Amino acid sequence: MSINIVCLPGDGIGPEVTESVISVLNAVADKFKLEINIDQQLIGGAAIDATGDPLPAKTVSACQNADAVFLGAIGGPKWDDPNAKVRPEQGLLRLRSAMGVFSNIRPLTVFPELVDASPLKPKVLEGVDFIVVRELTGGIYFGDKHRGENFATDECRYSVEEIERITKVACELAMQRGKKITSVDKANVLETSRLWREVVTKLVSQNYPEIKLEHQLVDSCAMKMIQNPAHFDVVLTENMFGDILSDEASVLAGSMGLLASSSIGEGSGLFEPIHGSAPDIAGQGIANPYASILSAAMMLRWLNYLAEADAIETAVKSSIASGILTRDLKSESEIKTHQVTHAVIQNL
Ligand SMILES: NC(=O)C1=CN([C@@H]2O[C@H](COP(=O)(O)OP(=O)(O)OC[C@H]3O[C@@H](n4cnc5c(N)ncnc54)[C@H](O)[C@@H]3O)[C@@H](O)[C@H]2O)C=CC1
Ligand SMILES: CC(C)CC(=O)C(=O)O
Ligand SMILES: [Mg+2]
Repeated sequence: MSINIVCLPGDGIGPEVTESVISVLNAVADKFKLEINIDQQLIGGAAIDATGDPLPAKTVSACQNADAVFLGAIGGPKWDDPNAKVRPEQGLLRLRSAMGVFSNIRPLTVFPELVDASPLKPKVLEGVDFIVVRELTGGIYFGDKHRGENFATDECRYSVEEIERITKVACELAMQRGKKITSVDKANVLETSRLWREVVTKLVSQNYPEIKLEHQLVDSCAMKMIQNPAHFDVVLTENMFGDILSDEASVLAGSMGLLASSSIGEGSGLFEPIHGSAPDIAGQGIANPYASILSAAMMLRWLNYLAEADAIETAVKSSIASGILTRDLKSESEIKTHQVTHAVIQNL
């Protein structure tokens, strides 16, 4: 049995957390007698520096021919000139579009040992377990952009079909969980949100009558996610709202360095931590690799390597329980990225 993975390390802490994932995958391959082939390709700022293009054609074709793709993170101050013709972020957006990965699943788990890592009271964190289902290839990130002399515009567009297919993903997940969906929009202001609400309501009532559906405006949802996060089960939302709400949700878990994600389309899977390239800590060897390692577990589960995925998740839990924590989770910690990697491999 062999699995062909394309790894895209990217920028900042991207290569640091990707190195960790590669070591864990190699250890899983040894333990389970699998062949995991890893092909590293360029994306983001690293690709701009090497080729002038944040997503070279070679990377796209490697990703399209792989069984799955793992991405570290892209971006950083080096490529942040507002007048630059190309930006690392364009590479990631183009990749998501080229792979057709329209559904971004971001689970939020609070590890009991990490309750103190969150600034919220332990009582607020009791029973918190939800999933953000974020539409990933539409909305304002992909609309036409225009810069005039004294103004700028970003178009936000959603089609019925785009809303329907992400709603189905949320419904299927909700049916395996608490059968509850909170659909998040800004229907009091945005036309795209009014369409979103209409399509979600119709699809759920016609096809999933067992699901309890509620609608919540994004601004008050941001508040409720901190005030009463245990309220949520499946949070269904559009691209930009999901991006923002999931970073907010990471505060419940204790760090951005804990939240994994999968981005799935028709037969394509891209797996990435939710965090960015963290330029403020890049190069110091202190990035938290758990989000990436857990994203690799999501990748193996999606590829139907269930025992292997379980083994990684159990190893992460054991490592966290034994206090192997980088300083984002424990302020005076001297634990480095490679020590976390080593602990996970030992616990496999
Ligand atoms: N998927 C991707 O590649 C993404 C890329 N970005 C890019 O990343 C760059 C930096 O963006 P920011 O807004 O600073 O967001 P960020 O997610 O990179 O960092 C936010 C904060 O969380 C911390 N953090 C993030 N991941 C961590 C980890 N694994 N371990 C420990 N601490 C961690 C950082 O040190 C920073 O203080 C930008 O260029 C942005 O465009 C941002 C989000 C996603
Ligand atoms: C860097 C952006 C393209 C997206 C982002 O922040 C994310 O997907 O979490
Ligand atoms: Mg983000």
